[in-house]
Amino acid sequence: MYISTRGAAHKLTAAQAITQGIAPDGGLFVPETIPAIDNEALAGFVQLGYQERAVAILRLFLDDYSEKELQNCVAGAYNAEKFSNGAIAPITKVADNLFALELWHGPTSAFKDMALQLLPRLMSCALKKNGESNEIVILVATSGDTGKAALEGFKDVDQTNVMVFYPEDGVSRIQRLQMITQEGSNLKVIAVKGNFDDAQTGVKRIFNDKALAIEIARNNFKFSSANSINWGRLVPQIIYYFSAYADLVKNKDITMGAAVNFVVPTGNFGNILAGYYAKRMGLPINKLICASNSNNVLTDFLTTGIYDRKRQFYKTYSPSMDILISSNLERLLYHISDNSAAAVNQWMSELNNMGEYRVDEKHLQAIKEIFPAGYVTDEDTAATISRVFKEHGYALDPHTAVAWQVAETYRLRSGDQTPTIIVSTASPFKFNETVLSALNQTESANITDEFAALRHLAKLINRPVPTALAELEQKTVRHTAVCNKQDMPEVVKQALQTK
Ligand SMILES: N[C@@H](CCOP(=O)(O)O)C(=O)O
Repeated sequence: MYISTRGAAHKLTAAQAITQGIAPDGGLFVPETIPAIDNEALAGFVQLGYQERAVAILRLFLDDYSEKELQNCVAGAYNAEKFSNGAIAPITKVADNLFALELWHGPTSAFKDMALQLLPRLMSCALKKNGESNEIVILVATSGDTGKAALEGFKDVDQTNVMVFYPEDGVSRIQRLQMITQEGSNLKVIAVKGNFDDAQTGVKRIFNDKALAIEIARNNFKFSSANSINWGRLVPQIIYYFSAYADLVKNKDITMGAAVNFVVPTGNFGNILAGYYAKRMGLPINKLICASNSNNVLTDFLTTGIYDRKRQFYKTYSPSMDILISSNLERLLYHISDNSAAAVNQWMSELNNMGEYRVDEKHLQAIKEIFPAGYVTDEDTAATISRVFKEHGYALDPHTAVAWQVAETYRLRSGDQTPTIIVSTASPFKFNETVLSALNQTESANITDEFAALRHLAKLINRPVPTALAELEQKTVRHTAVCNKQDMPEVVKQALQTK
């Protein structure tokens, strides 16, 4: 069963928690108990493919779904039509004891596909199970990747409508193009005059607006989320931690039972939190290293215990991580405080009212034990892209470059030589401008526009341009709406009235 981190909501089944998205008390749903995986089951993963590994993890959390339902959802999500690499989430050895877990072979070239190809299927199944007759209105705040992946995953899915809010000037050119050209009869994309935090706060306000919920219910609509605040977004992300481990054993890079580190570039703390659940379940993870850009609110929190969002917001080369309010930290705080909803309420109310909170020394030590952290400036991000390409012939996107640099700094500082997996969250093509400039390629006469840039990068790094990105050149722009952050509720209301 699923309970809220704030303690005041009813217990729900997984299907109910997935449909609701966020708890009515403003908290996030978490599993009442975290299931364990024994060594034998883990050893069994080595011979399994990604789909079977996925079902094995999902059945532990989604125990109200039948085996057949899970198999169907997984088969529809992770297949050769959707993913350009047969392994789905392949792992590449880039240097000694250093591996990249490539999560960007899906339809939108970012790790969000790993969850957002599955969530719509879990959601549709949940709607049937719950006998839900309302249309679900999925509100999404995005700093670039979640939005496109949600649009692609939910496009034309029955009984669902998606509204994506992105920061007008806060995403890469390709990310923007991907969203504004999106086809599908149930989708809306709106640029917000503000940053990602404004969009996310706006969406959360709408979720907590009881009067609005009643108003839309009259027309048979109900809100939900496709951000990682929804448990159905988070649980699929646990799978790839197990899968990566099993692949390292299979390739004889480690022996079964050996510890590994993961380095995760993260802004909303969802990706790294999925790794935390994997660790709690029994996956031999030594450290989960949290990598940030100059919006280093997480680095500061994980090293000092003070979460202070009252700071300058930077637009960086890694825009998907340009975030100062990390939603999923709430789930970590709940687990670290031995499931204390009272403590979480206190911290979250301080964050809302004062813009900061501080955890005590005991909690800080528990957090530090698992989560070393570091951050990287844009200058160093570009230098890392360049250096890694020169030394290893491997092209990193800026988010993965942040993780790479944090991994190297951590190794030097700590002397920890545990085999390390860098969670590679996006294809370099999605951020071609930054990557080409880091590789000193922007002067080339051939680079006349975005698509020439994609082709130039393809030649340079010897990889094909992902088909869906190349096809953007022929697409029509369909979404041009822009709104002020305070007008988001009105935009939602109007969109639902015209349906
Ligand atoms: N980095 C994200 C921001 C939203 O995070 P999510 O994991 O909660 O969906 C993005 O690219 O949109």
